[in-house]
Amino acid sequence: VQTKGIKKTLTIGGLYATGPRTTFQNASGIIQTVDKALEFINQQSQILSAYKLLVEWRDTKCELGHGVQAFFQHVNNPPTKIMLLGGICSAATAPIAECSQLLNLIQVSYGASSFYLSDKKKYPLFFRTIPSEKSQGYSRLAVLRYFKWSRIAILAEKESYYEAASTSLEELVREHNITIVAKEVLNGDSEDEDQKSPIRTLQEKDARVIVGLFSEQVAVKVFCQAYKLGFYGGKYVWVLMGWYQPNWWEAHTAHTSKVHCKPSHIHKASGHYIITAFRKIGPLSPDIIVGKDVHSSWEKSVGELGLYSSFAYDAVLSIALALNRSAEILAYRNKTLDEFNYTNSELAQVLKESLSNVTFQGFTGRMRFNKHGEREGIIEVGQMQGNKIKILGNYTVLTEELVLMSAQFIWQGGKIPADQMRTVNQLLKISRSLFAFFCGAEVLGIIMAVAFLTFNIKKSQHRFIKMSSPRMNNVIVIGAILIYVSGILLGIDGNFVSPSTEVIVQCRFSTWIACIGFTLGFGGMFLKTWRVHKIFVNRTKKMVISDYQLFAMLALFIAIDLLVIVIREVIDPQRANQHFTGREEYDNSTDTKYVPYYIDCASSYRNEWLYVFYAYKGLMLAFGVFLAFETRNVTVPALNDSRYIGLSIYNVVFPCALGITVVSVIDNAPDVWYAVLSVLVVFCTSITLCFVFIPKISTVRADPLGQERPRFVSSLNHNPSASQAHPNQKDPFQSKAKTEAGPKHKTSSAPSDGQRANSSRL
Ligand SMILES: NCCCC(=O)O
Repeated sequence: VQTKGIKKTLTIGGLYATGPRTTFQNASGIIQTVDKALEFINQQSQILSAYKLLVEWRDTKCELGHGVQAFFQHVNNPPTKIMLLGGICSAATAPIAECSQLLNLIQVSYGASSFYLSDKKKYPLFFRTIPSEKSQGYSRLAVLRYFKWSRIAILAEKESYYEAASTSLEELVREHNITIVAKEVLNGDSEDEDQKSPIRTLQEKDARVIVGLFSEQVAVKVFCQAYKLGFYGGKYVWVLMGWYQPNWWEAHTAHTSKVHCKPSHIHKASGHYIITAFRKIGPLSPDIIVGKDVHSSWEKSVGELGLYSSFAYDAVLSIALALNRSAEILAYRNKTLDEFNYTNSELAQVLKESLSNVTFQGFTGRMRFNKHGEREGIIEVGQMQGNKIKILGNYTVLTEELVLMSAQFIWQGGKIPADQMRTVNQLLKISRSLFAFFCGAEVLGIIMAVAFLTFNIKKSQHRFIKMSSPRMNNVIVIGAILIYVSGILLGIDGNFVSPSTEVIVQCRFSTWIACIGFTLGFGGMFLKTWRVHKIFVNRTKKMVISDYQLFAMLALFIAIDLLVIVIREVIDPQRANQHFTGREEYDNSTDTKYVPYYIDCASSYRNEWLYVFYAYKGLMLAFGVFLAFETRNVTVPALNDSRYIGLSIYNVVFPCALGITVVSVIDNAPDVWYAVLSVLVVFCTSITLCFVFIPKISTVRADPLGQERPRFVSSLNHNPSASQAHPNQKDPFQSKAKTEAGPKHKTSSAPSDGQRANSSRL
């Protein structure tokens, strides 16, 4: 398409920006870069040989109004621009891209990275060599996941670029089960005090990992407040934008003096923050630029040309290659590039198609646009170390691969900050000394019970003991021992065993043993009283109940216990349940939150089963109360324990009712409930045993040979005629009951031999 060495000029509408919003890139660096790229292209005989590329520049000042003005200046002033190059800020680029497509102008930006420019319906002719903010979002997510931070806060500037970034990041992290504990919006124009509340909110929410989506001007205010509120140090880590200028904390002295912070305070508060940034320089030289050391000399010049110069260079190369390809296509149609005008949609489509297919090795890496005109580049991950950002890895958007040199990250305190205070679930245990105390008391109780048992067996032939149902007394002692044992098991908790064993020992064994112990203890006591009652209560129909019958009754009681226990364990077994108390304790020195819990015996119908046990045992106690009342006037000490039964029931029911109430109210303190239940076990069991045995021991001690005749005086309320019976009066033991072998004593005040024989069985 070359016409005898005379090259036609194709003019590109260039958009750069100056002013306070472009601290990340100086305009002159972009212009110099583009000049270099044009110089290279225009020297090439293979690329656009018939054309000379030229760029005319307009300043958008990174603002919507100036951007629109720059665009109008481009299109209203000749020559016709074949494409637009730029801009660098989304705020100015977006309105231009919205209008430029209506004039069939392809726009290739080298710096506008906003999320919303990805909308291809709104911006169909918009391309960019810089990856979009969306890629940044993916890389931030990858970093968060890499460091296992699942609890973050987002602080975004009140500006459409940052708000769009914040919204997309929020959606992204939520999809990956990362909790956003706070999402705050910062008004970039507001003064000092307005920036306080977001930091306070972060403090209140205990945010540790904060993604900061704001400009460096706002960063100065944010970190000043963070410094003042002490929201900095090893516990916190910020993930910030990657385009802040070097030493940005020193570059806004007007702001810093207003907020009364020194640059060093701001630098300190931002700490070892992490950045994600577009990779500016690829590993290789561009494949369309031949020559040695191109790559290294470019690396050197990027320092002065600015961070976005590589993207600008690659944008110019992309435009040139697209124009070159389009010229070839148009040649087949007998058309040329210089025929382009703002109404020529056919040519615009050719240009768009050509640009979409451009691919080459650029300064920023492999250059190609996806079907949306977007660059899926590589995102660098770095960390502020000293006064500089050190690049420590990268994220490839296409492969979703993050490579980090994690060992080279620096963390204040030497370890990766946790995303929240370390939470330790703390198993509440019974204090060992308390356990030792009550265990000791219960062992002493068992020793006492064994002593009573020994006494009862040894003295079983003593007249007084013989008359007091020694076998039933043995049963009472065994019941008491079981209650003591259940008390010991009650203290076997996390100090000694695992929760699963604890539930077996504490919830099952202890309950079962206590249940059987209660039945043996009180059952034994009540049954022997029942025998007295049967004898004394109805003199017309005298009944003598043998020990075997009593044991059969006892077996029935135990069978009921076992039945209830087995049914419960089959249909509603107890399991260990972690019961959290709702309290929290903090240890700031170790940055740990302790959440106390205890192991609870849980089952689906726990209360219902308790009611069943209470009802059954309550009936037994009521039976005992009834018998004690009925036999209250049987004044044969050896026969009748009614007074002691009454006292025992009193000493069991009232303390237990009180204790169980206390335990159910204070269920968050194992020491308290253990102490209360242990006191009940030790007190109730010991006092009941003593009531049963101490009178017997004192009687035997007073009359070691058992020669004293027991008095047979009874007065039963059911039979007034029988009340105050005289010893010589015919008494209930003169029954037709079968006589058992036993000591026979002759005494005028004692029952007859037959009576004595019966009494010996009682
Ligand atoms: N890429 C830095 C500038 C951000 C923007 O306005 O697109």
